Amino acid sequence: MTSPMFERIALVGIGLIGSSLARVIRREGLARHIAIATRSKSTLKRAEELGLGDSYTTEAKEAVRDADLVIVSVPVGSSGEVAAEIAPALKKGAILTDVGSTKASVIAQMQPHVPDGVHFIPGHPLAGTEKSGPDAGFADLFDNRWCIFTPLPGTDPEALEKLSEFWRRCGSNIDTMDPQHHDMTLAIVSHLPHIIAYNIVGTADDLESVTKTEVIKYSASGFRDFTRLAASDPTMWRDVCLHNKDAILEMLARFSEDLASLQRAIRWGDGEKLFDLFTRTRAIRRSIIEAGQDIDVPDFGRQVVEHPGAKP
Ligand SMILES: NC(=O)C1=CN([C@@H]2O[C@H](COP(=O)(O)OP(=O)(O)OC[C@H]3O[C@@H](n4cnc5c(N)ncnc54)[C@H](O)[C@@H]3O)[C@@H](O)[C@H]2O)C=CC1
Ligand SMILES: O=C(O)C(=O)Cc1ccc(O)cc1
Repeated sequence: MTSPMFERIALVGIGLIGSSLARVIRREGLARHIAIATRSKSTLKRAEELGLGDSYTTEAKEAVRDADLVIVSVPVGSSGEVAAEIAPALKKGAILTDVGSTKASVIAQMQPHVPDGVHFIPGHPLAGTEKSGPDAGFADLFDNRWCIFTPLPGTDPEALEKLSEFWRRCGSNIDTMDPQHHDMTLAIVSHLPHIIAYNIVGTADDLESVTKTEVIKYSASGFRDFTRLAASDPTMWRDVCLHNKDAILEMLARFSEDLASLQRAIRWGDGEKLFDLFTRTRAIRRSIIEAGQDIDVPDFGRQVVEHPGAKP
């Protein structure tokens, strides 16, 4: 067996993402020791029952002591308090990273606490589901998905390469970009779809009770797709909305304008406009399929669609 990439990896937060990491780290032999920390005793107990790590603690600073790689996988609004808690215990030369869905805010919260000699490299695996908690994770989650880094100026290239290699061995493809670009891009491809889903399901929920029963009974697959996204973790998505506020508001403004224009086309019977838009959007779907990126996460179980040759 090849020697592990890291002697000790500390996972702070052991929900969907942390537990998926624990599973793939174990499967690929990427660490000699997996130290798990989470705030809630019941979550920690469950992680232990599942055998996700080698040591378990509710004290994040205990887990990160002597760790060569520390991965923070908590809701983005908790990044700052976690960084403050672990900072004094971080080893010189350690790599500190995160998996948060927003980047500028996470950097602003964490960076002030990072001691000299620790390599802080913010990251975001574009892989997930609507589920949360340690039972929801699975080792294949990151397979053929992007992991984006938003390195800070002056980042040690060796540390960046080591972290990139770690994520490649977890199955991911790597990209780097600046945090503002990340937040704007993710606002449209990830954050808005979730907000729209929460909104449409909320609208259905506000309907009169007879209609609401029918919404559930006759829910067509389009509506059901929205309910999957709208079942995503409320804490996580509250934090995403609050911590990527500017980019989300910018995208929502554009979205609302376009929706108003669509509404107008329907009102005035402008079939040509509707047909042109629907033709344009259909082409986007085709491009996604051609790029091998249509990894569907249908409700009621996962079905990963394989695309031969999809890796770049
Ligand atoms: N769920 C998804 O599909 C994806 C989530 N992300 C990001 O990953 C991060 C984690 O998300 P999930 O694993 O889905 O959430 P989750 O809700 O499944 O797990 C969160 C974990 O953090 C722990 N936690 C919360 N506050 C803490 C604190 N102050 N100290 C220590 N532990 C704390 C919880 O006990 C739990 O173990 C979030 O920042 C999210 O934006 C990134 C990609 C995909
Ligand atoms: O469940 C889905 O469809 C997702 O889009 C999962 C997801 C949620 C948040 C992220 O930052 C990245 C991926």
